[in-house]
Amino acid sequence: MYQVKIKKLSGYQDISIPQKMSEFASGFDIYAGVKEEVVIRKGERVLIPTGFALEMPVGIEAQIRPRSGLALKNGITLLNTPGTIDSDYRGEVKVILINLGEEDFIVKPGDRIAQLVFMEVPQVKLVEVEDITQTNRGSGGFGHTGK
Ligand SMILES: O=c1ccn([C@H]2C[C@H](O)[C@@H](COP(=O)(O)OP(=O)(O)OP(=O)(O)O)O2)c(=O)[nH]1
Ligand SMILES: [Mg+2]
Repeated sequence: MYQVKIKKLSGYQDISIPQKMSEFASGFDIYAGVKEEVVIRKGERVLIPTGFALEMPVGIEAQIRPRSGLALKNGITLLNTPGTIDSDYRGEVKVILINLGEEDFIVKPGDRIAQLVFMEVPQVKLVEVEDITQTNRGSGGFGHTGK
């Protein structure tokens, strides 16, 4: 069990910190920190504040992922899914929503718009070399094995 610190930012006392909706949910649902309704017109993208900042242990990142219900019912997803929250980021977590649906979508204060999933990230050192080993696949990719 990792401990992640979360700070509610000033001016957002009405907005809940992210919450798990079931005991073993992967994600903590993120509440929109908008002060009033925001309309996302079809095809538009909008940066939504959340009202919190995180302090994660080194080796942990947070991902922001879409909610499938909003995706299926409204065509609402994250433009940069999964959004990456770096372990050393101390700013407000924000969510880039995009409306891929047919109709305008309204975000109301406190709506659950996305979910926060914490992941272990191995600490890696890149070692630059002249040669890398051969494999059967080689440079085949991007569907080279067929459908
Ligand atoms: O959906 C997102 C994605 C990123 N961030 C914040 C946290 C993250 O640590 C920082 C940088 O994100 P990223 O590395 O994806 O963006 P960048 O374009 O590479 O920005 P930077 O040059 O600041 O790293 O922005 C968010 O709040 N929400
Ligand atoms: Mg970056």
